[in-house]
Amino acid sequence: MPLESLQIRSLRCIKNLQLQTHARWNWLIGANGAGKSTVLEALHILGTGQTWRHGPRNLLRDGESEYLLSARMPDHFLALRRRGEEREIRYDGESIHSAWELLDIMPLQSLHSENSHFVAGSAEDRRRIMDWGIYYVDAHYGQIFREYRRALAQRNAWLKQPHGQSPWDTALAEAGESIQQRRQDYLLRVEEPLQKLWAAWSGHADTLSLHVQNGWKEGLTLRESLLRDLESDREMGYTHSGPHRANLVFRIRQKLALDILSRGQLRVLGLAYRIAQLCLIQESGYQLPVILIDDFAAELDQSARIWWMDQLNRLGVQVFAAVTATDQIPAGEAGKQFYLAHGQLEKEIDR
Ligand SMILES: Nc1ncnc2c1ncn2[C@@H]1O[C@H](COP(=O)(O)OP(=O)(O)OP(=O)(O)O)[C@@H](O)[C@H]1O
Repeated sequence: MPLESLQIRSLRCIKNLQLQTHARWNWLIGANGAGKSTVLEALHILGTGQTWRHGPRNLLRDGESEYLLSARMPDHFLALRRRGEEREIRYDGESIHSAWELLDIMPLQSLHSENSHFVAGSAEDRRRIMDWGIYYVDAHYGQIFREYRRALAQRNAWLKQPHGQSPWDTALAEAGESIQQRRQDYLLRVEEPLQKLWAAWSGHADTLSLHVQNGWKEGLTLRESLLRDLESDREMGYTHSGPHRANLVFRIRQKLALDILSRGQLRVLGLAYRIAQLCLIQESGYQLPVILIDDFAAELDQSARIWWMDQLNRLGVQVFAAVTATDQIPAGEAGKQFYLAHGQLEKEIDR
């Protein structure tokens, strides 16, 4: 569901900004510090309830006491207000109590400084993006994932007890094994569109494969691993084994993609993986997410930019993409260009 407009009040450098958005391409153009990432971050907070930054969270504009974000979609209105630790989210006037609901209200996929180096980035980011994709094509995944998270939190709290067997291992192992199986099934499905995309971009039909290392010792069940690790888990105060420690690995011709591709090629491979996930969401008939791209041009040559833009055009998604100059935008597609400076809209061009 494309956004029709976005309003941001008191977020970082933005005092008050309103954008009438385009159903396809929305280019945010401006010098360093102009406020482009702040717009993307506002969308990310609206769609997930959280910031994408792992670092400082000084999101509130200096001197203000609360920030307010809202987006209009066809027939719907989503708003989020944050004051200190208090957060209020409303959808068509009704309160939203769990950020999980936002996954269905405003699906979005973000590519930002923290996660854009997907293949060469952190295992946590790869897991998060893989799980995000599974959520939209496997109707039971969200529920199992939440059960796992709950059992994990309870086991971690229980580890403070000095003796005894964990009462949470059965629930944790059942949900954990199911997550691992579903991830494997999903990656088999992603491989097909991914191989096609990669072959078309790289020009040769490399054998590309995806593997998920399960996050516990090979050859053991998760339950066996939990029993085996109990003493060290107690010492460390957290659970070592489980799908929360899994890793998604890319191989080309049986070798680790990380070892044989250049940085730019790795970035394209990560983008191709995300496009393949979108293809599966489209096949499942679920609404496609809004795509947020911080620094669209980073590490990509002109042909890779055009390839990426073509893929997103083929899917027909709504995109918000930041660039520092207009020459980084491949020519030709309909969309709006928003020129930002000091957190304000200076000019808007509709093509
Ligand atoms: N709490 C705050 N109050 C006011 N201004 C802030 C606050 N936090 C950050 N800023 C300012 O907001 C600006 C950051 O904007 P943003 O990160 O959106 O820029 P950008 O256009 O994405 O830049 P770049 O191209 O460098 O990534 C900086 O100028 C920063 O000093």
